[in-house]
Amino acid sequence: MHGHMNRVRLLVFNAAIGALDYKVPEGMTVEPGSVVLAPLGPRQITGIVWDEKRLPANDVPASKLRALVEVMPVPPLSAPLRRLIEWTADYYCAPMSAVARMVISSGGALNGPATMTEYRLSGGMPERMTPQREVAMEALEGEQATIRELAGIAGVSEGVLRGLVNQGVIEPVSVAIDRPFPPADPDYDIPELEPEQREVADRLNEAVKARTFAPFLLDGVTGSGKTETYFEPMAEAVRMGRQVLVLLPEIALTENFLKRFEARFGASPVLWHSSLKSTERRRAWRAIADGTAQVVVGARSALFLPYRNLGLIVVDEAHEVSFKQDDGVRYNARDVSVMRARFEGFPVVLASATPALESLQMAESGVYEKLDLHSRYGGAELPHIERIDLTEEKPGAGRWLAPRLVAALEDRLAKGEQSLLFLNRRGFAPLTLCRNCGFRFQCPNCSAWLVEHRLSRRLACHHCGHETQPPDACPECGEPDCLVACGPGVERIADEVAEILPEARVAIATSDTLNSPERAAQFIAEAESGAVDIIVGTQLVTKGFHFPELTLVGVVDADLGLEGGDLRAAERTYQQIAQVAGRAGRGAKPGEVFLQTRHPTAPVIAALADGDREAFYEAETEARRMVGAPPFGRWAAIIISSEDDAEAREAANRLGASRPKVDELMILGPAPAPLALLRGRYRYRFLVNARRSVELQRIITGWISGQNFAPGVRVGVDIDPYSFV
Ligand SMILES: Nc1ncnc2c1ncn2[C@@H]1O[C@H](COP(=O)(O)OP(=O)(O)OP(=O)(O)O)[C@@H](O)[C@H]1O
Ligand SMILES: [Zn+2]
Repeated sequence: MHGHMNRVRLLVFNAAIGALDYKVPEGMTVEPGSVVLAPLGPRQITGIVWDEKRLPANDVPASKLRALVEVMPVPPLSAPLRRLIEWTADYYCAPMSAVARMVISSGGALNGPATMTEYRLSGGMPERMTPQREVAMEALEGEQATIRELAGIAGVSEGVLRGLVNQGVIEPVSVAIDRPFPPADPDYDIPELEPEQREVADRLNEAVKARTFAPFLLDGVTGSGKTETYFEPMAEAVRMGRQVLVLLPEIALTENFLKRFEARFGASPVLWHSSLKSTERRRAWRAIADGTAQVVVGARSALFLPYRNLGLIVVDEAHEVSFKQDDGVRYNARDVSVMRARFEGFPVVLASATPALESLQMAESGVYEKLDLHSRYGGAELPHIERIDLTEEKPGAGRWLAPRLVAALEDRLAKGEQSLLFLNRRGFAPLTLCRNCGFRFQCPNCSAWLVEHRLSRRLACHHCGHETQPPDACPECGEPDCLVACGPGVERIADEVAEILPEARVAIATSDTLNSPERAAQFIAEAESGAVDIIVGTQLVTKGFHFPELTLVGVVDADLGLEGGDLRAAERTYQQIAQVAGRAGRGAKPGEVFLQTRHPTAPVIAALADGDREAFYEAETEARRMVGAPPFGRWAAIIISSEDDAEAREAANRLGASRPKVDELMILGPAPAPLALLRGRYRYRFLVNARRSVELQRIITGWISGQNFAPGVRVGVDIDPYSFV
């Protein structure tokens, strides 16, 4: 189709360099999408052969071109994937090279198959037996691993094992790093679906078989069995020999999902997330690229991998904010999933009990097909939600839980049932101040208060990670023992529970306490076994947990999310509370939910208490329509930052002075960003609001690229922002 290409254009992974042309040496074959090594000055760089017409570059005469060094032993990126890279770069105003780097996200994988050396017992005996050697040989029966791992298993030093290697008692074996993943069996254990689930699964199976683009919104109440239902089209895709991608919002906490996957498919899926070791990463990348990874379960970054043969994407908890990346390429994996499905021609399923308004709107306008699961699996009832008006039912002095909620906790404890208290604040207290002089502990790098973490005895900034030990005296006035904690975090609520119900077994569930898959698994196992009476947790516990004995949920501060006042505050509050409420009563016993609030008649709170989702979405849709917010209009944020405040301000003002004047496009700012100082950088912000008809990205790109910023100035563009700090 292409004939022999003797001149190629490369997309290289450095936005500052731009595209470069090269000569293809005699005997080398490349095609668009090939990943190649090319000389640049004294160095060699990796690049992707790109379609010339789609990537402008300086015109260099053929005689001046240098020759490519080699083609990397990986499949070329397909045309639809190249289109996706272009689309993502255009849509999110990001450099194509930055998007491409998310595709080539394992440097090691490019070098082709590799082996590593492992060791095992050879069956021979040492010339001289020592107690340590005896211990080691006994422990290593049937084991094969690296020397370091074997030393760990046997509990002896690596030196002891090296001695045994020298004597031929332990022998080296060469193993492929890229050994295949165990196959998923689509027919391993097919569940009996309820009629409603069956109908949805059949529709999705049909779409998988059709091999064409089809976007679905799977809207199912909490506990309706969305997972069991979308497992069916996944199985169908696997039967057809096609790959499946499941995106989850929080991959480190997916124990429950993995267990269910294994029960259904008889093997683990291929995992992809940021904490993979580099060998795991290259193994997964290569299996994804050669098509042998059948089912990949990953965080948002798994979306850009070079699947050879993708046939279905499922985005679970599709409303979750964590699908939006807030640095680098600021993309939304939910939306890019739909684009990928469109470019490659397969179905995509967005699953949620509380879909984003944008998604519902797409369903309403007929772009997405909506599939509903109206009732909980196994006849469980949705929980009953009640408000506690904190202005009338006051918690005791220095307390945060109202008497009615405390009574309910006591009641569940007496019955041996579980309760969950939800407060979206890590640590003990969000602010610490001096009673004597009013000094407040603030982060030196950010305009944010330091949060007290009493369990780990530190004051921490949740934005930059800065930490100090709480001092004994006020650093300002020197008064000893005068520091007071203001407001509650989960640790403080746990303390209060321990005071009121000393016999209760309390577990705190936050990203601080469940900071690894092992710890998360341990927490889930304990909660499932009934070793925990009361869980106190942040938004982490709203996601996907299924504890049948949990019958009470208390939302400690239902108003918290509304305080920030950003564009999606009401929607986020609704989603979070509906999700956490959805953890109650998933088994045989009915669930009860209390919302502590100072604004019981606020529309969000009222809609939650009345179980009237329609009312909430209707009001929210109207409010968005009025202000031209998504999905009716679009927002973009532009952040100008520098370590030097004057430099940042000057750059922002200059940009402001050259603002484009376009109909149906409004530019607010520059103004200091809500987090005016973040990680040591001063920040100024523009907010751009436009009608859908306006070519927002083209205007912003043109506006910014016309400027010459000082080297210390950074400009970040965020299209459809989720974070308004
Ligand atoms: N057809 C089925 N057969 C057996 N068990 C099922 C079936 N459908 C659902 N379940 C079980 O019901 C429980 C709830 O299902 P699941 O967690 O998938 O709900 P969900 O819709 O994802 O809820 P949420 O949105 O609240 O996370 C799980 O324990 C699941 O294993
Ligand atoms: Zn900070």
